[in-house]
Amino acid sequence: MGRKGHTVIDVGPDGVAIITIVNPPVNSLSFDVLRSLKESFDQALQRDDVKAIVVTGAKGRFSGGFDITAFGGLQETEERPKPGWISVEIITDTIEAAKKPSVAAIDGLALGGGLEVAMACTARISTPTAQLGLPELQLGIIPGFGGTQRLPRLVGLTKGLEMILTSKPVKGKEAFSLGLVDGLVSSAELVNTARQWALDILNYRRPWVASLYKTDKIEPLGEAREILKFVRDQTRKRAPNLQHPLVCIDVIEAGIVAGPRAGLWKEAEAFEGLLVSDTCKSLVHIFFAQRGTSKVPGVTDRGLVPRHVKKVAILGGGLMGSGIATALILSNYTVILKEVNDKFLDAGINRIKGNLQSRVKKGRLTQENFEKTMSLLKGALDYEGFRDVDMVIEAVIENVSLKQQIFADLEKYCPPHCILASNTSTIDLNLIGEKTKSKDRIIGAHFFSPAHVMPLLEIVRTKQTSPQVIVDLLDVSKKIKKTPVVVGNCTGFAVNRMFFPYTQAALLLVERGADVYQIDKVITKFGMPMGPFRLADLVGFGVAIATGMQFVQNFPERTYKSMLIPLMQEDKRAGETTRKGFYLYDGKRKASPDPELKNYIEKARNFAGVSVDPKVAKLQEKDIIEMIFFPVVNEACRVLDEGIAVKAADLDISAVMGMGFPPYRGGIIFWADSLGSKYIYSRLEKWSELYGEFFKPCAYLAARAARGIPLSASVEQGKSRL
Ligand SMILES: C[C@H](O)CC(=O)SCCNC(=O)CCNC(=O)[C@H](O)C(C)(C)COP(=O)(O)OP(=O)(O)OC[C@H]1O[C@@H](n2cnc3c(N)ncnc32)[C@H](O)[C@@H]1OP(=O)(O)O
Repeated sequence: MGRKGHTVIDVGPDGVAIITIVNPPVNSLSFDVLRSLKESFDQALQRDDVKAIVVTGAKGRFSGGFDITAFGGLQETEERPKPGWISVEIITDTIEAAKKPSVAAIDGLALGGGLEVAMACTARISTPTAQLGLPELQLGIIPGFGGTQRLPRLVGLTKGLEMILTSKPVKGKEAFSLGLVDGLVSSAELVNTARQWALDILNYRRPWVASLYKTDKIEPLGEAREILKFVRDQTRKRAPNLQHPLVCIDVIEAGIVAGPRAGLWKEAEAFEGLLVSDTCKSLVHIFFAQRGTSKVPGVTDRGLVPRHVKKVAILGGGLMGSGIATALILSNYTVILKEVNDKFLDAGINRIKGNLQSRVKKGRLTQENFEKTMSLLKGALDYEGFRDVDMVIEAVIENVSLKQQIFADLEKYCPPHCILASNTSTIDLNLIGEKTKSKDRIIGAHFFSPAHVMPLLEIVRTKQTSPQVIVDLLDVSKKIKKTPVVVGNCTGFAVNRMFFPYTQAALLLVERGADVYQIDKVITKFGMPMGPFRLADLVGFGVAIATGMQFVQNFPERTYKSMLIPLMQEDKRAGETTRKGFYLYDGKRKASPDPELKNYIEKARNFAGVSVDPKVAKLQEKDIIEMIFFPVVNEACRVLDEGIAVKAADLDISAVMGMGFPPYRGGIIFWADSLGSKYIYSRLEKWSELYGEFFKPCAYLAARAARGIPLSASVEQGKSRL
């Protein structure tokens, strides 16, 4: 294998050596780069013509941190470098201990290991917009090049903990006010300023500081312990399933109690352990899976260039339409919102205003930008303004004939290049476009509610959708900061279809004696934001029944037909909006169990002709989790088998971003593979004997179990071994 990146050393006539990290696209620190960094430093330290050093990154990016692609190698390899080789030997004993001053010149980003290298330098200069942070916890590890020790010493314990535990970077400007960087300059002046700064240190005109031994920002021991205790308690509450944030706090504490050098060694040891943890493997999988969703074979590998979408029209100013409009104007698209009358139009525009105002309140949007953003929005009651739009997103109620009419109208009024998208969550796109001749530009843009907040965009293509239109929508998705997944056309597409059995399995268990509230509790403990019943309340029973019907019609053999929700709906309990569903809700949306629920369950049981099964009534947590999620896995397998999703990792991202499946479990298929296809198959097979077709493992799952192949192996891999 070729070398992965290197550093370049260039010594100027002023005696300053500029060491540049070169490893596109983000100048990550591979082992090759780190080795080369050490060599360059050693060289600079030995050469008599070098008096001082500047470290920087090529092409306006300091460094995106340790090379995440190297994690896998480290997890498996026999010949790992010995602990502390990088953090003690290179970063501390070579860079920080150097007898010549070094200045980090930071542009673009200094993240993770990148910032850790910079913190070991004698000083840091940055541009005002550079991003500086330690996001390692997001990957299931802790900062491993001394960041747990140096950051708190530079910015204080409270701020250091906050930055590390939230993984959130700060901009150069804030970094300067925190003391993380020593000077701010523009990109153009960066290296020259850093050069001069290094010479000034050499000439005692500026302080020579080793961050590791700074003490002025660290709180006294007693106070520090209190802060650590508070943060530890908070972390335990916020992320009860995660170990590594607590390990991180321990490592920071060790440095404060026993000194920074001891802290460094403890960090190195903890880092090694966490690197092989399931959490780290899962989160690294999610990192790459997320970046992989926009690579679609046969579409994004054709060299197509996305067309420039400037003006977008949205039909329907309801919850979805207004959320989508909000997302678009926030990213500078000009938007026309069309409604059927003034009343609905005003309501839609007010909703959008409200969405933006809540950003202003949270300090995420200035008043000035609020006005500017709102000015991108125009209301309309007819199609006049549609003559120059580049894309339309239809977001009206789920009614086939209405949508058909709308698409026929759109074809008349919109220019021929215009993308015709529908935000339907269930209706077949072929049906929607049936009355048009524009089938190649019809596409699904399925947003999740609230559309301006949820990070996923399901892009649904039919057999006729042109690759150009898909590429265009992928580009829009990137601009509005959504993670796209491109899926095929079917009932429920990927996300809703996969997760339909989630509620169904729960209903089946409850009819056989399991407790509604225990199920929700167990599923929340597993890591979902809410259990299936709390979710049904949130979505509302009207929607739940309507989508349920779609599944009953399309997949009758495996739909569990429970009357529980319809029975409650009949009694005017329709979920959270009616303050009564599976839970009772007070004015503040707080949910509490309802003792009356058992009456409905009893009735539903009679309808279904089932009785309480003592085994189901006493299920262990593990059984509840498996009986609810294995049917989801089973459906995900069908989605893969039918080619609805391109690859398993896309379903992992769909589950995490569309349904809140815990990312630290790596997504639905990744999690399933950690348990094994054989095991899942045997469990489903057994339950299908006991409780019926609903649990019947599909052919894809069966074939993989028989061969012991992971579910994530591509369809071709699965077939070629049959
Ligand atoms: C010991 C140390 O403490 C441990 C560490 O340092 S762990 C690493 C810490 N660093 C991080 O977590 C940063 C991760 N990266 C990011 O957040 C973002 O990629 C970024 C902000 C740097 C850039 O974002 P953006 O410009 O949107 O580009 P993005 O598409 O994400 O990345 C560009 C490419 O660089 C790759 N990349 C980004 N950071 C990388 C890294 N640290 N290692 C290896 N590859 C990386 C991405 O996988 C992507 O590859 P692709 O083009 O093949 O899909």
